[in-house]
Amino acid sequence: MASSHVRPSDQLSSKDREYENTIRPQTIEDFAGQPSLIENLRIFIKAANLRGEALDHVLFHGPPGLGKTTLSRIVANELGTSIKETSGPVIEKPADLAGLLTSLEPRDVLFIDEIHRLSTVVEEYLYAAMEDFKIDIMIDSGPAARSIQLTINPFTLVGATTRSGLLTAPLLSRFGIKSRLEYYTADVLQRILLRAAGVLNVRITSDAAMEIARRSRGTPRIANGLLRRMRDFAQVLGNGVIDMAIVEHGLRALNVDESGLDDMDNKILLTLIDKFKGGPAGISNIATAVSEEAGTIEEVYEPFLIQEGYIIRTPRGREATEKAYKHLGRKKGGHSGTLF
Ligand SMILES: Nc1ncnc2c1ncn2[C@@H]1O[C@H](COP(=O)(O)OP(=O)(O)OP(=O)(O)O)[C@@H](O)[C@H]1O
Ligand SMILES: [Mg+2]
Repeated sequence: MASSHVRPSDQLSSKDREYENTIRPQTIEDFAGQPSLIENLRIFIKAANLRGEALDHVLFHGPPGLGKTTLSRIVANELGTSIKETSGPVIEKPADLAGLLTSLEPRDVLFIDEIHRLSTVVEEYLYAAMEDFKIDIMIDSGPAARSIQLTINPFTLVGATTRSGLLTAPLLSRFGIKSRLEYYTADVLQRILLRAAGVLNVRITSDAAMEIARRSRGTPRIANGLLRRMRDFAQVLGNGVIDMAIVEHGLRALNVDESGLDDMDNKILLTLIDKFKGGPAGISNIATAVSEEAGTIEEVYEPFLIQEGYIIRTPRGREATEKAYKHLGRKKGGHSGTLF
């Protein structure tokens, strides 16, 4: 089901993006949750503002849809500077990066999304820029070609990634501030939904918001996506108000899992239970069975399944818990059902 599937931002349609931008919080006050991250960030930004310096380079990492892009824009906003946005795969060669770097005003933010996808040459080129605000550029061509060193304005690199495990040690070490985004509790998601409904001018009851929150896999993107669909149900089938009856009907119609797990979550659990007798199974065996990259399972899916107590990590591999069996209506030690 599309709306309950964790889609990373590079798989969103332009309409989805427009919707996200409409309800995206612009200030640190409007950003809900992630308390320790926010508390630290406030201090670092305030200190940088007081000294009139560029903020240290920041890395935001964590699963899709938890607010990395949102926070990056908030950082620039709170610094009172501009943000230039790009992404790892878009920067093909050092010259592309040089163009961006030389266009930055003092204290500006350069946001590189999917920073784990930078090519090696571009990444190495970035080191001196991050460290000393210096870059080498080539002038002239042919026999007269030579490189000169250029000083650029002090800036803040904000990198975002869902796959921090793929970052090299030299790149990681150049970020002074590394923040991991965590899944949101239902309470916080409820607040996010109520705020988004306010921005969109739709009415929603607080129990309805809570029900959507509970079934959104701890992820604001999913919660907001469901809100959008519930608005349709409310408008067509009801009187425009998203209440409990609308949500119950809508979530059933969209096939949204009772616990908010998505297709891949369920596939992983089913595989573990039916194919590997509940485990322990190695991550690469699970990955092969569900046709997904092991690293993606480890960094995008597994953290939520572990946090919610569906699987546990043992020295011998992953094991399905009682809760997973129950969720899928399977009996531990019983006959395995049909796969998928
Ligand atoms: N803490 C928050 N408070 C309110 N809304 C939030 C919060 N975090 C995220 N959102 C909303 O969730 C949506 C997705 O957030 P965002 O685009 O920042 O995720 P992301 O981590 O960058 O995802 P990806 O890894 O796929 O790029 C946006 O519409 C944003 O407004
Ligand atoms: Mg993003």
